[in-house]
Amino acid sequence: MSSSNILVEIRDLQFTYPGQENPTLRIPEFSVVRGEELFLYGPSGTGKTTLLELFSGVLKPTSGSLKILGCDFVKMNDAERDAFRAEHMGYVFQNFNLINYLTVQENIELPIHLSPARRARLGSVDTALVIRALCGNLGIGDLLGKKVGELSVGQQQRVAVARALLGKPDLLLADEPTSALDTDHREKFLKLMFELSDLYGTTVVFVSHDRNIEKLFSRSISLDSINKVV
Ligand SMILES: Nc1ncnc2c1ncn2[C@@H]1O[C@H](COP(=O)(O)OP(=O)(O)OP(=O)(O)O)[C@@H](O)[C@H]1O
Repeated sequence: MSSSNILVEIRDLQFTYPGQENPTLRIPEFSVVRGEELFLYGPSGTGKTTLLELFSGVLKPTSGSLKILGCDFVKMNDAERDAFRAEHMGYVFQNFNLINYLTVQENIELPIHLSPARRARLGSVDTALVIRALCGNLGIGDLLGKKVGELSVGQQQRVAVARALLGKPDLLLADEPTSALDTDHREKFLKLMFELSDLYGTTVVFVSHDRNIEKLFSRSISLDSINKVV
């Protein structure tokens, strides 16, 4: 496999929360391949969210190396990691992190206000048109002017995905965003998300403890199999 196919590369990574004696994660080697839809599973409390927060640069490895798009996160300062995240990543969390008093349109626009580089990825196309097309694909095209606080959980989830994918990020990080949905809606939602991530060339890393959905992903791996803490 050529190294240009690798989007995320971990070597000898260790992460210990401040004040803790033992590391939560010790991963000798792990890669995420460009374009894959990776399902990472494990029981509650094993470090899935911690790993996503390392991928997003919210947390910094205690030691070792974590490269994304060839850039070593460990060597960046906080401002550089924040800028890199805003430009290259989208994320959907369990509680969606949407702002209830803003409209759907305003919530989706947030990442491009935070990152001029992300705005530039949209090119010369009018942002409102891009958002309308994206939301049309996600079946929420008629909700753009509504306040997010007035939407159902399933609708909010689609808004979170639209926000995460606006500007075609390289990496979409998802932390159990389907846990509130029934099986049918979960599968429909994931298929829709993959259609768009395929279209945009966005790599997906999705963590969950619910293995019922793993068959929908291009690769599935247990965190325990790569995390060597004892
Ligand atoms: N800020 C923190 N300080 C100290 N320990 C923490 C902190 N956040 C998480 N932990 C601990 O790190 C371990 C991994 O937590 P993490 O949230 O990454 O697990 P998880 O696999 O995502 O769990 P869940 O499936 O319940 O979301 C847990 O033992 C947790 O208690």
